[in-house]
Amino acid sequence: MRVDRIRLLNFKCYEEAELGLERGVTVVHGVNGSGKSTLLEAVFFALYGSKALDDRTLDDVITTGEDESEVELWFTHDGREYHIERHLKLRGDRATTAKCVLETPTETIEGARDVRREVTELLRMDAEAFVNCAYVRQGEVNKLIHASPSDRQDMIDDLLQLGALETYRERASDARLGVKTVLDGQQEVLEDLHKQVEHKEGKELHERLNGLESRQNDVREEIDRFETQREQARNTLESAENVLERHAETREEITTLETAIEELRSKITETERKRKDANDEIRDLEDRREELAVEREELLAETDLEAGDDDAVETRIADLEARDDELQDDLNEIRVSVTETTSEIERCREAADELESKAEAAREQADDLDAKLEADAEAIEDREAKLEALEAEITAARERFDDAPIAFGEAAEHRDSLETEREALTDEIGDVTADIRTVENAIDEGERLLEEGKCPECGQPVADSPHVDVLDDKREELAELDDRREDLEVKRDELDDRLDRAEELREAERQVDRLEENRENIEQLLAEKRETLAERRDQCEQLREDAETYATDAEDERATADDLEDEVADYRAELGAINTDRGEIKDTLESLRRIAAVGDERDDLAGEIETLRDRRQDWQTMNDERRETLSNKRERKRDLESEFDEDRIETARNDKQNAENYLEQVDAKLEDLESKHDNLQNAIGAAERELEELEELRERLEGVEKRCERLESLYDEAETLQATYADLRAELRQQNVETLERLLNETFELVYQNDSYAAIDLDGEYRLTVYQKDGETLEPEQLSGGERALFNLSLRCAIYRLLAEGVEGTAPLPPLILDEPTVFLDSGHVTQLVSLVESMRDLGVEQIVVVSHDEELVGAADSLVRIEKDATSNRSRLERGEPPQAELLASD
Ligand SMILES: Nc1ncnc2c1ncn2[C@@H]1O[C@H](COP(=O)(O)OP(=O)(O)OP(=O)(O)O)[C@@H](O)[C@H]1O
Ligand SMILES: [Zn+2]
Repeated sequence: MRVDRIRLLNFKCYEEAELGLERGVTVVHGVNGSGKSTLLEAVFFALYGSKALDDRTLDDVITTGEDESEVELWFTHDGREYHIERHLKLRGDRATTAKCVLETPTETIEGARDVRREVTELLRMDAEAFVNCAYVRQGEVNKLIHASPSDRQDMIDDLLQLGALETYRERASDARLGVKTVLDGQQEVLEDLHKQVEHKEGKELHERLNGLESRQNDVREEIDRFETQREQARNTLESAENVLERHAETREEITTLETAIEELRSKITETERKRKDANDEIRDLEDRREELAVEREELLAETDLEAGDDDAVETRIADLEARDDELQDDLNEIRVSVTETTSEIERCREAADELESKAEAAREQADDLDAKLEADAEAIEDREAKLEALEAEITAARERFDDAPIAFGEAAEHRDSLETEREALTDEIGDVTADIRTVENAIDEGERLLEEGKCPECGQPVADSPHVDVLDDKREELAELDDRREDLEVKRDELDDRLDRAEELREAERQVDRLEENRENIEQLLAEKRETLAERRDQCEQLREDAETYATDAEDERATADDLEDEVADYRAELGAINTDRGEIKDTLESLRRIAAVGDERDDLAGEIETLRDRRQDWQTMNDERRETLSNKRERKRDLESEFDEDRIETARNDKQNAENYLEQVDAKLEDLESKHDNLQNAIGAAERELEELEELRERLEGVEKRCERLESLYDEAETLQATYADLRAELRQQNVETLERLLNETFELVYQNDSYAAIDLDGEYRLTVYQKDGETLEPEQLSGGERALFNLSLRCAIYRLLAEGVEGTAPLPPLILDEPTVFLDSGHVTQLVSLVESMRDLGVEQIVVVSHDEELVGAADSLVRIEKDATSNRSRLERGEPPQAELLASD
């Protein structure tokens, strides 16, 4: 087997690292704490998982601060390739295996336990065997030598898988002891059973049973004898009791008969009395019947019936009742008519009342209208007077135009033209006044200038006054203007007068308009009033006519009511007549019904009399029968009395007493015998049971004897097996020891060829003895530290080879892994170690991995791996080195 490649992720001091390993010797070097041991541990862990961690736990291998870790290992074994992958996960503060897979060329195995089992099988080593031979951990170089012989024996036995044989031998021993315990128990049981059987056999059970049975037969016979006698006594008692019973019964019957006789006699007397009473009653009833016959004759005489028989009476009653019914119907009819007519009368009178009140109302309404008509006529007169006055006013207003310059209706236009004229005139006066003022100013200026001697017109000094006449012209012009204004002002005053007049006329026109409108209104109102008046007159007339009609109608209604009143009187007379007739019929019916009732009663009485006679006859018969019975019972009584016999009774009494006494005694005796019999029966039962028990005991005894035999043979087998395992182990160990001794001497010779040691002896208890060349012997502990280390390595290598070559034939050897094996070695011994390593390679160990600083070892390596630790990240790094060279070693 050899490791091809390993990959780590967050494994202890490695963050991410991958390393391929070659065949041959690989030396791993680096400073302390750089992670060399960790790399070897990783290989071990990849193969065996938690079993590779001793007392540490999974979380120790996960890099501090990380929560997952991965290890992958690729290896070749027996020409086939394998791959193991393990993932660890931190959950809380505990790590678990999240993934564990082993891929083999044929299958994929999952789960830590199955993977480990498969690896153990492949390498033929479990984890413990692996660290005891293939992987020599730091500081464990001397492990095997330092162990006590028995520990060493265990260790090596386990390595050689002889430990299992010891376990089997112990198991066989346990089994043997177990069988022994059971066997001892069974033998005790067997002894006990023997004792029980002997004890029971000593009791002579069969003889006892026979004696008991013959005694029981004797008792049985005696019981039979007493039972026969008891039966006889019982018979005697029975017949005596029968006689006494019969006697008692007879007496009882006589008493019963006496009572019956007495009863019969009193019943006969009673019935006779009843017969007499009935006879009296019949007589009374006949008297009553006679009285009723007389009454009927008298009543019949009062009627006009010729034949006085019941049928004629019934027929007459029926006729009269029919007649009465007819009358009743008539009566009802008339009553209905009376009611109807009476209500008709009432209706007529109410109608008359209503009509009269309507007439009254119409008249009152007409009177009211008359009053209104008068008022209307007055109002019309007033209006007519008003109209006349208005007419006069209008005429007066119009007359004012007679001497006017204009016609009626032109006043407004006229006034407007006058106003226009006046405005023009006023403007003209304004113009003239302005001219006058201008001229006056010019005159004043001229006079002032003139006084100063200047031209009044141009202001130039005037010496020779060429301009004076201009002033005069101005004065003339002013006078003309004044005149003109005066004229204009007169005209304006005139115009003002004419305007006033025009205004007056305009006012007259307006007045006429208003008055005429007023007149029109009044005329219209007047027309309306007149129309209303005419209407009211018609209405009034109509109302008076209506009143007349209502009054006439009312009178008619009253006349009708009076007529009906007469009719009702007639009806009432008729009613009286009918009631009288019905009264007579009622009386007649009453006496007729009495006649019928009397007839019925007489018939009833006849029936009653008949019944009584029959009953008397029945009683007669009954009493005859009773007398017959009575005489029978008397005879029977006499017979019974004659049967009575005192001697017989006395004998019976004595017999009974004797029998009872005997029975009492015999029962006690029999009881006694029965209990004796039962006791004997019980004793017999007990004896029989004991016999059965004896039989059972014998059967059990036989069974236990057989079991003991089987157990004994089992015990022998276990003993043999135990011995066999012990022999087998001794034999195998002897074989192994011989091989081991040979291999050990071979390797030892390789290492100590030139030294003073000759050979090593390994005995059956794995005791080691070293022979010096001079024949002296040494304990391994007596060797120097370095020698011990080499010696131990030799021993391990020997075991390693033995295991690999094995009992089952050669298997590919796993890599030999040595962690710091040179610690105790000086350079000479290192040389020996180198030759040991090389010899191992020659022996066919494909791969050897050594952690060491030693130059010589490094020099012997086929390849180098250098490990460095990054000072800042504190993570380890792997580096492949070239085959050893001086420079590399110098730098180490
Ligand atoms: N779980 C972990 N996480 C991180 N670092 C760890 C963990 N466990 C151990 N280490 C560190 O790994 C480093 C490597 O230790 P290792 O024993 O492999 O070193 P070495 O090279 O064999 O040293 P020496 O030459 O002294 O034997 C140590 O410094 C240790 O502190
Ligand atoms: Zn002038």
